[in-house]
Amino acid sequence: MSQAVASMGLIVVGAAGRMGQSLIRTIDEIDGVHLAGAIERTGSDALGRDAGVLAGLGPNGVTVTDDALPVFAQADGVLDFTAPAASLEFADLAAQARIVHVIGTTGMSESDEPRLKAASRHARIVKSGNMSLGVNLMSVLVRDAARALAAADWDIEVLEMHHRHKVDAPSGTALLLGEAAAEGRGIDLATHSVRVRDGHTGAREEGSIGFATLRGGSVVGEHTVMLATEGETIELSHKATDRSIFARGAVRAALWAWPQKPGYYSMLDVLGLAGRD
Ligand SMILES: NC(=O)C1=CN([C@@H]2O[C@H](COP(=O)(O)OP(=O)(O)OC[C@H]3O[C@@H](n4cnc5c(N)ncnc54)[C@H](OP(=O)(O)O)[C@@H]3O)[C@@H](O)[C@H]2O)C=CC1
Ligand SMILES: O=C(O)C1=N[C@H](C(=O)O)C[C@H](O)C1
Repeated sequence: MSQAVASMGLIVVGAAGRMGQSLIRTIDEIDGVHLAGAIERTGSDALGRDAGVLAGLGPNGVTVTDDALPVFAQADGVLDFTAPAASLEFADLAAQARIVHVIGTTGMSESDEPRLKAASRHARIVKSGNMSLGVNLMSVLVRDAARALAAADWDIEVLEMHHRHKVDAPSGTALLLGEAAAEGRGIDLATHSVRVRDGHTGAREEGSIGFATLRGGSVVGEHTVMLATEGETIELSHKATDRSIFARGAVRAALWAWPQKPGYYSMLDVLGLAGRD
């Protein structure tokens, strides 16, 4: 006798955005999930539109709304690629509704962490600066390379390029990769990073981790970590050519988190890459 398998109802917040539309299309393609709501900010032109049509699919009967509370109360999870202030509010709502909250929003600050941690006492939060399998695997490789190469001899630099619309820098992924390098080195990234260079900077500070940012055109996301010493350089690179890699990662994170206890998780937990030494 066949048994019905429950489908996870997912809300997309920021439904009209680049990632929001990709998420709506991805939910439509994946078995075991369905679109339970589509939220946009008050004043958005997308309010009242059919979410499927907005994302380039046929009509799906889900109307974009700015009234999040009743939608959260009826769903199992929320996929959130919006803006820092919005993600904090959605975390509070996800905690209230005791659902899964997948946060891809970047540009959040250290001072936002206590509020997210508090929300994760009731919500199952998965947060990552990059939801792709490739970048998360690369972060493990970066950590291991940084661990293997002595700080005094090998300099670490993180280079990223994104489309012209991106509003935060360095990218969430660049910071995630910088954190992985710092972990490998056994140092604190905040006190060892050089995020901008301009003018007469003096020679490179030994043991620091440098960041460089490029913006232009429609580049989805490109990241390179360079480990450079006298006479040789190692480069670890990832190129995203389609936003669906992030959307598929987000849905995978939601399905993984659904049966978990409330808590604060990362994509490394989802992919089984956490704590691999
Ligand atoms: N972790 C990952 O793997 C990835 C993370 N990102 C991150 O996701 C975020 C979004 O990126 P992207 O889709 O390109 O950006 P967009 O600007 O295209 O989309 C963001 C959407 O969120 C909406 N929004 C803002 N505030 C609210 C609110 N309070 N309630 C509901 N909706 C709101 C915006 O509306 P409006 O434009 O009207 O303000 C917009 O439609 C960025 O932080 C980006 O860095 C992106 C790709 C992958
Ligand atoms: O804004 C984007 O587009 C992206 N943002 C994320 C980041 O800040 O790293 C992930 C991806 O690179 C695309």
